[in-house]
Amino acid sequence: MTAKVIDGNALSKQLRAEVTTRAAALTARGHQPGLAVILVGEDPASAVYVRNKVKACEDSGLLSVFDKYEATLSEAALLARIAALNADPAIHGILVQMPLPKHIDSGKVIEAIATHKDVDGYSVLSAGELMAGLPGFRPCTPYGCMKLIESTGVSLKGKHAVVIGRSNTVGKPMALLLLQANATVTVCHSGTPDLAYHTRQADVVVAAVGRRNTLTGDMVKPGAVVIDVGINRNDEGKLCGDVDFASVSEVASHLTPVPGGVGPMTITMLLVNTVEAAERAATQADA
Ligand SMILES: Nc1nc2c(c(=O)[nH]1)N[C@@H](CN(C=O)c1ccc(C(=O)N[C@@H](CCC(=O)O)C(=O)O)cc1)CN2
Repeated sequence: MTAKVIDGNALSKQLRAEVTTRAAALTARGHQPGLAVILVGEDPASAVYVRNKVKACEDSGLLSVFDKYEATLSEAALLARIAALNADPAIHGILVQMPLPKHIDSGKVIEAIATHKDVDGYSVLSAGELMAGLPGFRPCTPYGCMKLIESTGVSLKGKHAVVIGRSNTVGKPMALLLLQANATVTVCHSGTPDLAYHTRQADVVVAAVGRRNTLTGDMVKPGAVVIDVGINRNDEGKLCGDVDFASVSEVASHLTPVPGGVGPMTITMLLVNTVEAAERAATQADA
């Protein structure tokens, strides 16, 4: 079997066209969606992601406000800026690019963002809403993974999904989203003694550990759907995921590439969440 490659760029293009239409409708009603993007420090990868987020906003007709700060910015100054953005009616979503410099408590910063503007879905309240199945903002990467799985046409109902990784931003919310879609979910992590035992039983595997070659072809059930969240570099410095693409593509039915899989979807779901936030605000304002 040679797996079908799930094209995150193509799916993103489709979803961003829908975002553009929704944004235009809001703008026509006097409610242009607005996203504030905050970058602190000089991390080169973060600079690329943030640039791509700002460009994606512009391409889809969203207002973007980009604040770039030196790595020496104080936590108090960042919290004050977030308070101002919370109060700004032109801003519907606030995103603080992670990671932050070590002297800033990222938990404190995330919790400072108003829940109705938490388009990253990172706050404790957003996590609680997801846990309870309430409407709220889903973290962009796992939300994008769900859209990628949905695009294969493979139903999750009654399927066994294995998530590798238990981070608050990807692994845990991913498991909850899969549960909501009626999959039976196993979460594996660095303390799981026999990872392959679990992944060999999985109809769907989501790999989100940040270590290349975590999942190889011999660890995958024939016909499984495999989603690769990892962003790593190989020995030649080339971008690669957590999945050994060559061997897994011989066994899986569908597989996401790195680059071109989950990454672009992370940015797309940020736009989706921002437009959703603006629609909610517009409904309230017009009531
Ligand atoms: N506040 C946030 N911080 C971070 C998030 C996040 O969702 N919110 N996620 C990651 C980084 N990230 C978005 O910010 C992100 C990572 C990767 C990509 C992407 O498009 N990757 C491309 C390859 C890009 C390259 O060539 O380097 C791909 O996979 O095709 C987008 C967004 C951590 N921080």
